[in-house]
Amino acid sequence: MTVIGLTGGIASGKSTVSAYLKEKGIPVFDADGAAWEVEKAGSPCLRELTDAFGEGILTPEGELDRKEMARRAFHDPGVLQQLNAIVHRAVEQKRDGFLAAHRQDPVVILDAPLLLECGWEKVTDTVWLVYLPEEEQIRRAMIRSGMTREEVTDRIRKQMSLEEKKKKAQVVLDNQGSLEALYRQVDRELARILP
Ligand SMILES: CC(C)(COP(=O)(O)OP(=O)(O)OC[C@H]1O[C@@H](n2cnc3c(N)ncnc32)[C@H](O)[C@@H]1O)[C@@H](O)C(=O)NCCC(=O)NCCS
Ligand SMILES: Nc1ncnc2c1ncn2[C@@H]1O[C@H](COP(=O)(O)OP(=O)(O)OP(=O)(O)O)[C@@H](O)[C@H]1O
Repeated sequence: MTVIGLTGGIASGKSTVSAYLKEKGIPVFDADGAAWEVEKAGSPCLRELTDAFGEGILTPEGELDRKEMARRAFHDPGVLQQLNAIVHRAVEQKRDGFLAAHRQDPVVILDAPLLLECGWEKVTDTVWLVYLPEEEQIRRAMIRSGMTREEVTDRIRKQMSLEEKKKKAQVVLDNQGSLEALYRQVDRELARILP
């Protein structure tokens, strides 16, 4: 099994590449999605978060108030560190379950924005980076999620820069052009692994 670590930063295009690979039948582990799942109402992980930060991080329905959690985490390094320690442990367990379940598959994808920050390259055979210059990352993130420039840059500052990630990746997929141009790069790289 070849494990491809697919990474980038906020809005660099990881999900776009993942969706394309999924269409080709390749199993994808989505770390952001797994984090959402482990944080759902009533989960052990959400209980750990309320133990750490209080009920103020919950909505009236008992869900994680993501906007409030983000506001606290991206303004206080201590909160972010604690949040990461709780959530990443649970996400890593899910990742290991995914890898075990797909042992027979020729190729699998680990789609994770913080792959390199969290040392996940250790469980991959190759790292693919979806690259965008920071200004375009900010523009696409603002369009997509309605976040303000400040909210996006607060998050980018907590991530390893894409320039730094570029140096650590084996493959750089440049996403400044069209979707077709991106897909062509993916096809080329995939053909090297699955000739
Ligand atoms: C703070 C939270 C509640 C904000 O939720 P929100 O719905 O606004 O964002 P979402 O989870 O969809 O993430 C969007 C993007 O934000 C960035 N981001 C998220 N968490 C982090 C983090 N801990 N450090 C740096 N960037 C992050 C990533 O680029 C991610 O793709 C949430 O991001 C969270 O619980 N983060 C901790 C878990 C985590 O690190 N997830 C990322 C991969 S495991
Ligand atoms: N080549 C492209 N041209 C124009 N828009 C693009 C291109 N690639 C992706 N996008 C758009 O940019 C936004 C971010 O892409 P995507 O969701 O794939 O990024 P991501 O890296 O998964 O982001 P995040 O981890 O923050 O969720 C989306 O709205 C997507 O449709």
